Amino acid sequence: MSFDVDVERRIGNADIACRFSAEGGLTVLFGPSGAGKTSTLNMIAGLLRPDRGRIVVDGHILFDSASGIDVAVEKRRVGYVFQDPRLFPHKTVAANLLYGRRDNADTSEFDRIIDILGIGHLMERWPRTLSGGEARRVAIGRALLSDPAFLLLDEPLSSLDRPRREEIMVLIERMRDELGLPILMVTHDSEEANRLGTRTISV
Ligand SMILES: Nc1ncnc2c1ncn2[C@@H]1O[C@H](COP(=O)(O)OP(=O)(O)OP(=O)(O)O)[C@@H](O)[C@H]1O
Repeated sequence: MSFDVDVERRIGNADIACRFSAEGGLTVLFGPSGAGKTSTLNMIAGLLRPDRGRIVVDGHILFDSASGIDVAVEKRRVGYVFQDPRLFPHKTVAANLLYGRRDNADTSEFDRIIDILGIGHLMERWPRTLSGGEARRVAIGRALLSDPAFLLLDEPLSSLDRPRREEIMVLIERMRDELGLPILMVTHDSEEANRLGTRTISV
């Protein structure tokens, strides 16, 4: 249950540099807009190649510029919840959830995740009919059902009203405490960082 990250990347005029080691629980990447939080998540996910550095999750080297290792995004087993939910608009909630689910996944795990997320009643709905909080929960479910080795959450509480925010916070606390996956979450809200983070890394 650990992240060991040391990456650098130039994007446009910005020099992004992020370095941290974190054991277990939920690690918050905290910092102002434009500091490079999303870019760091993208580098860990394999969507953005660092100019230099090393990314190790749970002892698995995902990227190492010194030895030329760069594991393909689909082999990194990352559950990535983007800032906007990015559900497939032409697929029902059930089809969105089943997308990317591994073939030998057992149904009890599916049921458990649906239960934790409280989205069983939404299965036949289309993404455009979901509220912001519901869409966010489905996006989290889709990420969890892909059997990830770790989770990346990019501002999972942004643009939600207070009751919906509270709902998703409780959910993230349950994921942190019950799933046993390393979680890296981006926020620029100190209340979220204090409540959810096992530790906070300032970017
Ligand atoms: N495609 C791009 N072209 C040029 N500059 C970019 C590009 N993508 C990101 N940047 C710059 O890289 C820096 C880091 O952006 P990034 O989105 O990682 O920051 P962030 O900390 O996640 O910000 P926010 O909290 O606003 O989402 C910013 O200065 C941004 O303007």
